[in-house]
Amino acid sequence: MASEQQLSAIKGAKVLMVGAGGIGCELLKTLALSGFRDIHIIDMDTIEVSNLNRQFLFRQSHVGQSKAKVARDAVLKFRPHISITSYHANVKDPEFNVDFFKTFNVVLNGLDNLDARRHVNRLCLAAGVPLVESGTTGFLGQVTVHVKGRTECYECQPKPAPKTYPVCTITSTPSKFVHCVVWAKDLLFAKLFGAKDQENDLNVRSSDASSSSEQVEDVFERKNDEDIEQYGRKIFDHVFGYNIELALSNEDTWKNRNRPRPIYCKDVMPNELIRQNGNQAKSSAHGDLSSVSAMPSLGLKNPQDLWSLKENSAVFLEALKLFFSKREKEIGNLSFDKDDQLAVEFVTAAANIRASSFGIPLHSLFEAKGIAGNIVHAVATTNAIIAGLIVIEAIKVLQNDTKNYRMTYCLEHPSRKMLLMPVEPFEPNKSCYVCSETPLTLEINTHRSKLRDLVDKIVKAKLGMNLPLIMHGSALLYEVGDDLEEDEVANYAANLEKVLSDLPSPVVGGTILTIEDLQQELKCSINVKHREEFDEENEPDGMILSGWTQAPAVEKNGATSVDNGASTSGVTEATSLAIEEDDELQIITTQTGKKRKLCDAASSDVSSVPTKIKRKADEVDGNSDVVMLDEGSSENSKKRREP
Ligand SMILES: Nc1ncnc2c1ncn2[C@@H]1O[C@H](COP(=O)(O)OP(=O)(O)OP(=O)(O)O)[C@@H](O)[C@H]1O
Ligand SMILES: [Zn+2]
Repeated sequence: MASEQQLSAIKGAKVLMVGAGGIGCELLKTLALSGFRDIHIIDMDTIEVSNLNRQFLFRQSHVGQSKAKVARDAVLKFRPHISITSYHANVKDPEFNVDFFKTFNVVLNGLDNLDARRHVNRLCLAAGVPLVESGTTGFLGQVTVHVKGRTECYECQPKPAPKTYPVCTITSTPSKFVHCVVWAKDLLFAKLFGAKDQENDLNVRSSDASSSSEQVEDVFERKNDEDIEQYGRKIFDHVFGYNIELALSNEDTWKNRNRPRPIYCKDVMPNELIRQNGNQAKSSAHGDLSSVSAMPSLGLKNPQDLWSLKENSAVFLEALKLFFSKREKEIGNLSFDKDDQLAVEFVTAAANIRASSFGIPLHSLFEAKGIAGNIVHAVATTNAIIAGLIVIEAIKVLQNDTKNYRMTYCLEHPSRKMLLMPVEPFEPNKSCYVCSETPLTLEINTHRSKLRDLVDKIVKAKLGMNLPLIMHGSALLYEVGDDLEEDEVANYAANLEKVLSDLPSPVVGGTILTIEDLQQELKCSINVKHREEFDEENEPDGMILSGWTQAPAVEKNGATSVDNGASTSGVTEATSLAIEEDDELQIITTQTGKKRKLCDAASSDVSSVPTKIKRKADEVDGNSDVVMLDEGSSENSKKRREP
């Protein structure tokens, strides 16, 4: 039960919620039931059938409608007298600027991607509004509090980079099923159905690269009158047969590896069988293109079944045929989508055929879909727990109860009977380029890299800027915005194509660039260092940004890595919860390897923390093997160790 003071803070608060998905639905319901009266929700999405199992404000009849609006209407049904304002929009839209953010007492995130989270973090910093951030991945979840100047901001710790694989492992020497899935999805699917002009290292590398690349062009381009079935078999033979033969000719590659086996269509699927399958394929589409599927016509029903090589080959050919016959208009614009049944079937089949060639165990469509779509199945209970914790932190923030702010981690397995781990927040990181003004360093070949490379690979991809402006001293090198004159637009477009040292105000070693985002009101400086060479394999961008570096994904036996899940409701911190056996818990930040201090019941008042956590926090007190303390620090709010 909330106290009088809490109730008055709740009643007077104007709250912005971003995201009305898994966490957002729970959060809106909990906010309304806790007495909040003025809630604004932004969500850019519409409701999908797959949301209904856990987003309880939505029903079958709402599919296709705005999440923000339907969530509002559903809650108003049981709390008709409160004010809920919905925006069916992207939080990055210019209308949601710093002035808009300033009108709120607290912002609560229920997002599922890094990009939007970083954007909201910056607007909250610029507007001086506290942010309660959250994320869940399966059974894991966390809630963190970010108050400018008092606690670290969302970006004080670099986020772990999504798992990537060396190019040659994917193109030439796969050893795990995931390598085959990445190949099928990012190379083969993209080559056949994605943008035509993309460069794509699809061929298995060979010493004979020049002759093979010529052939690639011919093979993948379907001629106007070419029979789809023949085309499919040609692609099959090329990627699973010819390319493997080519790779085998490079003896050095296979000295210490198992040699792959070339697979040709005729060996797995006699011609009659292909024709037979082709004839059966008619009934697989029912008007709705997203339901086009190769499986029914091949008699394959259960997505959890393991298909034989022959079945995979049949699915491969059938799916390819269906793309070209039923979804021809989309070809050239498709990118892999885990909710696109035909795409999942194609990728599963292609990955399995490749796996078979390399002696890697095959997987079911269900498993392949999980790997390809980076899916960790959402758990409704975790979302509900996290939503409750967000509200608890929001109330503390509204009361300015700084000493009781907690970051709380929800674990999969109790550790010493604790499932919820409250942790004291850090102070801001003095070298964070977002909330302090620490300059970054960029190593780049200033005679080879163009301004476009800098904008795409650094300013947008790494710094997450939305409307960037780049200055060298007082010279403006690049800017975007609706209010630019035509000649300015042309001038900046020309600059993009110039190498850095040829710009009107040359960017060379020693140059200090100022990069600013006017919407996010974020400004940072970059010290440029010229470097001649970069390692293609390990430094594929051809430039290195430091001062702010992506933390490596933590891999540890038995450890649960809680990453930033760009495509799930991803837990939001660069933190891994390393749980060893059942009685030792460490919360380790991946950048510094630094351990966070679990909430110490003796040194802080946990009265506003739910009884469950309080009891468990009490149990922690005195268990030195559980509490991993920061060395030499006994204050409430822990200071970050300087790197
Ligand atoms: N830039 C953004 N602006 C507004 N809303 C956003 C933005 N980015 C993400 N969201 C919203 O955040 C919500 C996140 O919810 P959730 O993680 O449950 O994902 P979902 O899309 O509902 O489900 P799933 O991804 O599992 O299919 C989504 O409703 C999504 O529309
Ligand atoms: Zn910061």
